[in-house]
Amino acid sequence: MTSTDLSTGTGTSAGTSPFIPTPTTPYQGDIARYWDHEARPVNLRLGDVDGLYHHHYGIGDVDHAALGDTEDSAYEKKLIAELHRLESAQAEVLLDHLGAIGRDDTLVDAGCGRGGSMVMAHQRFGCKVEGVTLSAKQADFANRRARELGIEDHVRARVCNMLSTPFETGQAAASWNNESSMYVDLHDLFSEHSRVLAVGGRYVTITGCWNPRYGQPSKWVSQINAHFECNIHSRREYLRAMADNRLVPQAVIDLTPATLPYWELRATSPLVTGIEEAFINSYKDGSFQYLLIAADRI
Ligand SMILES: C[S@@+](CC[C@H](N)C(=O)[O-])C[C@H]1O[C@@H](n2cnc3c(N)ncnc32)[C@H](O)[C@@H]1O
Ligand SMILES: CC(C)=CCC/C(C)=C/COP(=O)(O)OP(=O)(O)O
Ligand SMILES: [Mg+2]
Repeated sequence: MTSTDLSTGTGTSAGTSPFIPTPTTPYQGDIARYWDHEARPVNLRLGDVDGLYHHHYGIGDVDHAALGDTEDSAYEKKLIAELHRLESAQAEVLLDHLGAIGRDDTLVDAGCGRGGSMVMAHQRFGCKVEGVTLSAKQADFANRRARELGIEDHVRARVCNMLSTPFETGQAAASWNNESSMYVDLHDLFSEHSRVLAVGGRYVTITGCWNPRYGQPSKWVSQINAHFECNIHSRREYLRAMADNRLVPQAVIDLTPATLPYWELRATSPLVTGIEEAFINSYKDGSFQYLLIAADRI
């Protein structure tokens, strides 16, 4: 059994994942508990397709030919495979923006979830990947997958606050947040990435952010915050907090049009969770954007 009390910062992990005792807040304790108890079919059944378990959304056009006829008895299986393909395509695009990574490099995945992106990064670059998550269950899951794949000496998840990591200053060639930056203060987050990254290293985030052009967070954005107990930041906050922490954007890509097909397909699936309408409506009314930002550590 694993017991980790992140609400007090005095946790212990009887699981296999090393616990790094760093200061945590009551909020972070809530988030640790949230992810320790998460077991949604929309995540587990998609991960079961090929063993890459993601907690992020998808991008790209739906392959209707691969889906075939909705009346077909195999349609549900094909639908799950297609949603999973789009989620893995999202992670591939994030990795595309990490720059030239060598086998001897170390990458940091801040808020690594069950580790799908870490495995993909190692498989692509042959490098070491260090992940941190607040959830002991997620870290154990990610480390178990790494052992099953025989890559545990290259891919490791730890229970740790991403705002205060055990990594050495300048240790990482690149680092990222894949849909995990809406749980933290952005100045604190980018200060820590900036510390851990080598000068000339690359930081990438894919995130949902509210659009300052809309004015304030819309009711749909508030609904997404309540659903996930997170705090979605504005696009402006990202760019300002990066500028304040020696992270200079090289690419800012609006992935909103690319993620809508994923959501529209997901809304037709038996795996809906009830949050689909909020994403679709906020992307369509312009109040919310799905953004990739790649920045150089100068
Ligand atoms: C939506 S999931 C994304 C997981 C992963 N990046 C992916 O793409 O599959 C959010 C993750 O952020 C992590 N997280 C949130 N706040 C954190 C913090 N302060 N320190 C470390 N991890 C955190 C959660 O534990 C969870 O693993
Ligand atoms: C873009 C935004 C605002 C993301 C919020 C963070 C989040 C919960 C991402 C998906 O996790 P998940 O894969 O566990 O969620 P779901 O169960 O909905 O697939
Ligand atoms: Mg999901």
